Amino acid sequence: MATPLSLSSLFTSRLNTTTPSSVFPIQRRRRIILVTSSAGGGKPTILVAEKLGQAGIDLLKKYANVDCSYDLSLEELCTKISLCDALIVRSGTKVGRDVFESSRGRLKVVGRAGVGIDNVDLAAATEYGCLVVNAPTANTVAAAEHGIALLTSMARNVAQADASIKAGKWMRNKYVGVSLVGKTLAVLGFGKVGSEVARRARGLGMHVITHDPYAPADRARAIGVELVSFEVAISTADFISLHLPLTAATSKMLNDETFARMKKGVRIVNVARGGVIDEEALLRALDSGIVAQAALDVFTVEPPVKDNKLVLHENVTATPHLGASTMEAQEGVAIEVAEAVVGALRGELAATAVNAPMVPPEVMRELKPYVVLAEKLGRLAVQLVTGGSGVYAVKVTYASSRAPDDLDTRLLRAMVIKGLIEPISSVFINLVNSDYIAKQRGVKISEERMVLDGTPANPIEYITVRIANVESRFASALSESGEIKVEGRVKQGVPSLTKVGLFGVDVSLEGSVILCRQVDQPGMIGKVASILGDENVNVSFMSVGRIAPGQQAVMAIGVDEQPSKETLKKIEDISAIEEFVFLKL
Ligand SMILES: NC(=O)c1ccc[n+]([C@@H]2O[C@H](COP(=O)([O-])OP(=O)(O)OC[C@H]3O[C@@H](n4cnc5c(N)ncnc54)[C@H](O)[C@@H]3O)[C@@H](O)[C@H]2O)c1
Ligand SMILES: O=C(O)[C@H](O)COP(=O)(O)O
Repeated sequence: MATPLSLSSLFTSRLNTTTPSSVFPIQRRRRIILVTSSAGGGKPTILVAEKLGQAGIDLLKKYANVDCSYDLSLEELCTKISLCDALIVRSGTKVGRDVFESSRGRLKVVGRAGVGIDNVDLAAATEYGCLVVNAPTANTVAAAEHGIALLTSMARNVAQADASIKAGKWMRNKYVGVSLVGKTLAVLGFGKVGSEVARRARGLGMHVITHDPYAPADRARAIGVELVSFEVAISTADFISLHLPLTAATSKMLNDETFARMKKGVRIVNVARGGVIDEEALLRALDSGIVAQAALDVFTVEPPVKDNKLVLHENVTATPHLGASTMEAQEGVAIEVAEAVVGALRGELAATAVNAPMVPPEVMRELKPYVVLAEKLGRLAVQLVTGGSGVYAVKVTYASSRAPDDLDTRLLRAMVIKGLIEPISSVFINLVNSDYIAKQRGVKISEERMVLDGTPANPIEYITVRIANVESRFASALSESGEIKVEGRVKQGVPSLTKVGLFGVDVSLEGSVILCRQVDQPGMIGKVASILGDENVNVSFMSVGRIAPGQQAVMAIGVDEQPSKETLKKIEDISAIEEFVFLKL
């Protein structure tokens, strides 16, 4: 497997700022989010708030200080979280907005050791730039097996008969069950667990139908399952098994109305999420006999309140959210989530990220210098805006000879946004929250692909960043249509500035840049170089771009250190220099 490329700048870098924050419209100042690799620069701290398989803990301990503290109250969690870089939970811990707020920006990743992320406030995580990763595959078989266990034990009254015999009774007539063979099972949600349940139920001789608007028909056909509408599924099934995520669309999907449309005597299995069923409606349906039996592993409130009528109902088989609880699944999810969390803390993008785009390592490796270029162009462009102008519209153009669908620009867009917004605010921007922050600030980012002729040796030839409808501190940075325009390329692996407004320049984007507009005349480079040399400021690059000999020219000077104010003033005071700006990268 290829080693994932570290993109720690996406998660960690912050530079000092010089541009006034009034550049952006509507500044709702957010709390400063400090993002450091760990407090004090040592090992990061990972809070494991629910029992996690030992293999996962061992893996975490190789990289971090691991604090295993279970059964924390919300208050205790909020107190601890400000000292933690990562948090790992199962389904029993609510990770709400208050947790992200209390972390004061230190929390960089939440790992969910399982599939369902309905206990994590994803919107708040994204807003706070916190990556959320889960372990989506390791407990699939366990959940499917538990679904089948509930289906078969419900049909044969195993739990009720067991309780009865333990109570000293011998009730053979009471616990006559129903057979599964030839019966119709409707699987609602044909994802990982649903399809494994379907496959097993086929093996039991059941006729399996499924409803899932997003599932491909050929996948269903391949295991002998028919994809049907929701209506057909619920009205023709003898058994219904739920395998949906809990979302706004699936919440209380089974309710009084839908129970009324089911076959009388239907049997329901739920190993998905309690909230998919209106539990009071289920109770009514059980009491009226519409639903003959239910087998429930999950509940709207977990654990359910004492004396919960559903749990105590004689036709209900209940288990305490055990779907993922096998030795094998718990070791599996522990390793899956530990690897994702450690990777994210190292600045890698996790393949199981829930609130960030997944970019394969080979794409990241190829885009790495362009990622740096994109951020620096954003950073340069925004520093060219006159304080007080509002930045509302930014256009990013990627010129490439690759086919339009052969270039993933999400990473680049995120970095342009990072470059644009971080220098003028206290907000930390990463791949997780970049689009959210841009939108929140009223900055519309549009992207354009320019397809060039030729062989695509490089993924991108050049990137242009334009800011429309603003005034510039450096008028020469304006294009013909009045936008601030900067353009850059990657030259021999080094991000370089190649155009400012209409002027072609050539300066590597390292350190800082001085831009001067001057009347083109001999000796200018020497004059500026000697002023900088007098102060021991190392010049890394100098380049002059002009429209025509003897006319105006733009000189771009790359410097390693920031010159003193006096030195900058001396350059500005050279009589041929008409405009001057110092930009930090
Ligand atoms: N009880 C447990 O311990 C346990 C264990 C694992 C998973 N789960 C739960 O099981 C559920 C399924 O997990 P999974 O890993 O199969 O997830 P998955 O994402 O692989 O599958 C979910 C499927 O539901 C479908 N779906 C979404 N909205 C739908 C709708 N409105 N109607 C019909 N189908 C819809 C999706 O298209 C997807 O195919 C989740 O809720 C998960 O949290 C519970
Ligand atoms: O969504 C899941 O992965 C399951 O519901 C398992 O939850 P658990 O980790 O709390 O057992």
